Amino acid sequence: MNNVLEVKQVSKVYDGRHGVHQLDFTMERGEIVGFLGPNGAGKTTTMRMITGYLQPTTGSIAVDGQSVHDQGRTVRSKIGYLPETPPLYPDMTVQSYLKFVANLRDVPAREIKLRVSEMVSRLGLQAREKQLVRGLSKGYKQRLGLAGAIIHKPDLLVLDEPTSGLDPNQIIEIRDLIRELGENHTVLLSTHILPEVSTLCNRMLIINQGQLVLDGSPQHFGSSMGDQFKVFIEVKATEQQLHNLLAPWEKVRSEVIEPSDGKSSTGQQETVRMLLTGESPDDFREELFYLLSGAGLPILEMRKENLSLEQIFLKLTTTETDAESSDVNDMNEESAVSPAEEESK
Ligand SMILES: Nc1ncnc2c1ncn2[C@@H]1O[C@H](COP(=O)(O)OP(=O)(O)OP(=O)(O)O)[C@@H](O)[C@H]1O
Repeated sequence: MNNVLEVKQVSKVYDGRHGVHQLDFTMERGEIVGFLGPNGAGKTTTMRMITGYLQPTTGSIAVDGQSVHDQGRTVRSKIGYLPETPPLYPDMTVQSYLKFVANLRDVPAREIKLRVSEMVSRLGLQAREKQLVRGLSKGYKQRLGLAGAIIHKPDLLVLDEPTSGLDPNQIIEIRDLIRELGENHTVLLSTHILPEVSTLCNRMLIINQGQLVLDGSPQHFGSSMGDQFKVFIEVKATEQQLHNLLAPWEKVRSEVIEPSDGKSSTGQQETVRMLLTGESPDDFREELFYLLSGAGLPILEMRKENLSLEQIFLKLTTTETDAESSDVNDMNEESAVSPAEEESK
């Protein structure tokens, strides 16, 4: 069995209301899983139950096959937890804080010194070892929180919104660190930021109103969740030729997205760029290929249009009435950062 985490039919009831309802998922060794959901969806509740800080009302959770409830102490030694606000002590130095956490997490006394210096260099804290925690920037506090979360070499790392409140540069640094940590740990990471999931995670779980509404890879869902199949094409043809060919095709609607102006970007002949939308999710690319090639119209480009993560998220977590609410905008407020991040890669 290669499951690091097993969450079985877990519910948490607060004051007669479900904070989390019949949650069921497993995580395999080596996965980096993004845990997404709007405010109040149940992310923190789930993470607190996994880490043993909160007791499920019903259901069971096991880490490496051991019950969080029955073997709490053993299981906690297998988990590294970074809560949204790491519990740092402002009057300790970086070094003394790490020693303190190492003791707390039962790192053998003879290994503590080495483990602390390992964490200091791994998390880039060298220049700040003797500094008081209160004087650290938010980004360095987060590094220190991460160092404390992995100092006992846990199998499973649970990170609650690790980049929340950081500035764009700090976000990039912390993400790089998480990516590195993901090479040796299994990571469950909650976030409000959708691009974070596509850059860091190979799987995402979306939770809404306490229930799991999606489990799979971000890429896979982008391509399979649409109600309609959409294809972008660029064809060497005139608009009139394409209209004559495509207008009778009842199951596909076509729309020119860059009207031909009689000139060509590539050569002598005109090219037309179109978006074709099928009335169902069925793939019509092969039919389209034969239709165009049969008419002697060369396809310069053909590409399936995927749903963006934002569209998936909206689809799964909003109802008709609140579809225009701004939650998803909050989730993208960091998108201005993405180009910088791209550049920095
Ligand atoms: N201690 C508590 N007592 C009562 N209700 C609670 C408590 N903690 C959480 N809840 C409720 O349980 C639900 C899930 O909350 P939770 O904090 O787990 O959501 P979340 O997804 O982490 O949200 P956020 O993104 O805002 O942190 C919410 O409706 C919340 O109001």
